[in-house]
Amino acid sequence: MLKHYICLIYIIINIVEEFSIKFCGEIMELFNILKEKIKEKEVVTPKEMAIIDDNAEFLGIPKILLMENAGKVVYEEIKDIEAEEYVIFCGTGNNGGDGFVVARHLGKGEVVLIGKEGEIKTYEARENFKILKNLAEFGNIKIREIRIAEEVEDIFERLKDKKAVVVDAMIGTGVKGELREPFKTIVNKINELKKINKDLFVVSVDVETGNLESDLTITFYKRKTINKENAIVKEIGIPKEAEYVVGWGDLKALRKRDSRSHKGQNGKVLIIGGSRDFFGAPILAGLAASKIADLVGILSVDDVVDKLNNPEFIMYRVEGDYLSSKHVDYALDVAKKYDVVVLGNGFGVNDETKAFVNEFLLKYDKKAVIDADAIKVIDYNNFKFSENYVFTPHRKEFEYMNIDLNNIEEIKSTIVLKGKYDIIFNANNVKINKTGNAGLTKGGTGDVLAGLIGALFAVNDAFISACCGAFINGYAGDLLLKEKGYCFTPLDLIEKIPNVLKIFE
Ligand SMILES: NC(=O)C1=CN([C@@H]2O[C@H](COP(=O)(O)OP(=O)(O)OC[C@H]3O[C@@H](n4cnc5c(N)ncnc54)[C@H](O)[C@@H]3O)[C@@H](O)[C@H]2O)[C@@H](O)CC1
Ligand SMILES: [K+]
Repeated sequence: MLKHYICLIYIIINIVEEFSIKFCGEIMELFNILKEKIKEKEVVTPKEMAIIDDNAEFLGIPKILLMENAGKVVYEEIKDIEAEEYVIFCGTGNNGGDGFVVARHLGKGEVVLIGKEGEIKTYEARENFKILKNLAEFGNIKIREIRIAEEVEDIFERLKDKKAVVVDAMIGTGVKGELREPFKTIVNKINELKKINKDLFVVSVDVETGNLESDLTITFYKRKTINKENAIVKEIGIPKEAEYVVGWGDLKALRKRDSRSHKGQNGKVLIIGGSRDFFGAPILAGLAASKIADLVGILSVDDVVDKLNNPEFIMYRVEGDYLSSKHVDYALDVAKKYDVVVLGNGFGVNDETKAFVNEFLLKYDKKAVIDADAIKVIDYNNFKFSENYVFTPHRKEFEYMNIDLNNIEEIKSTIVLKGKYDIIFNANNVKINKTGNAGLTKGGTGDVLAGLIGALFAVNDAFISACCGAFINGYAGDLLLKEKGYCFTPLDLIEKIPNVLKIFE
């Protein structure tokens, strides 16, 4: 008997898998349509490039390989330049790492590390510095570690009247704020040198450091917003998928929790949800949000408020069985105290909730995550898809939204279409998230996702919050699948959120 029972379960799981593979086929079709409709970015910000770099690694491409390729393509560009001297200025980040690789391929010249070896930030840069030190003992590569610009006065003297190549591997996409010393003085010195020595050729790696007047910049994969006109783009082995797949690079780009912050600075989330029929949904969303946000409020009807005596939440009660028009003003007033509202979990679908959602959104002008029943009751005719909204539909809700993919530029809101793969898109971006498994189709996991995205959205922008929410939710589900098989609950999922954040912090 048991045997038959087990094989029956096996057959059912196969059917689900079969269906989901078929459905996933349609997901990939939709994904490809979106990739066509949403113009690919020609130019990326340094922050976007850092996410692409990290997600290339998430897809299995080691950074040290990319660094090797980067150094090689820069070397290829300068190897035929006639020069008596080569000076490679290197920072302590991966831009400097590229410089070490350039020096190795050149096989000659002076490497000036601006900082101490112990301050080199990453494994891949450290490894390349070690190789240089091994070579420096025997070959004609010289290495110098400096703290202040005066230590390279002799080099600037020498370069006054020499045919020379200067490589700027000081700072790349990791630049933050105004250029600090000693980089500032070094950049000014090189710019002055260029004025008196016409035989000085300055090459910047990836990005010009500060206002360095490089003769040539070789930038990797895509032009950066901060590149100068004369930058040329070179491939270094980063696949396009690194720009389309959600990975740990997105998580690394989230606003970091500020340890010195006081209550509320790390996000305040108001869950507006629940009804006489469903009281669990807003609680799941609230519990998920409270794993990340400082302050979580729940605005709901009597039944939910009476059932909930959880000290973690600030409760706001409205009379009645469902949210309705008469509650809109009060909800708008409470929402003023929060960064983001999560709307719809457990609302129920009826005229009352329909009236509440449409009237509330008409007057509410801040951030909102719109989930579940709220998605189902919005009147989408001439609906303004504000950039302040993140929608989290599953397939049927997505169909109900009836998004016109031919007018994708109108869709300023971010949409998370949940499925075997989640597709996250808006007018300017599209990404696909592969974390997660069939265990996540249970009721309640959508409420967890909505609360999670709400907490991230409180202090980050919509698209990265949606991508990271989908990734974290799915990854938590994957950890649970390993531990418990498919039988994990939404509460298990919520408890796993901190573990996922810890893995990728
Ligand atoms: N991440 C990757 O996968 C790859 C990165 N590559 C290179 O790595 C670079 C990015 O490396 P990182 O993210 O490590 O950062 P960077 O090496 O661009 O810069 C970070 C370093 O510069 C310092 N710095 C930042 N802003 C400064 C300022 N305003 N004044 C003074 N110092 C400042 C930082 O303290 C840090 O030491 C890219 O531009 C590219 O050249 C390449 O190796 C290709 C692969
Ligand atoms: K540079």
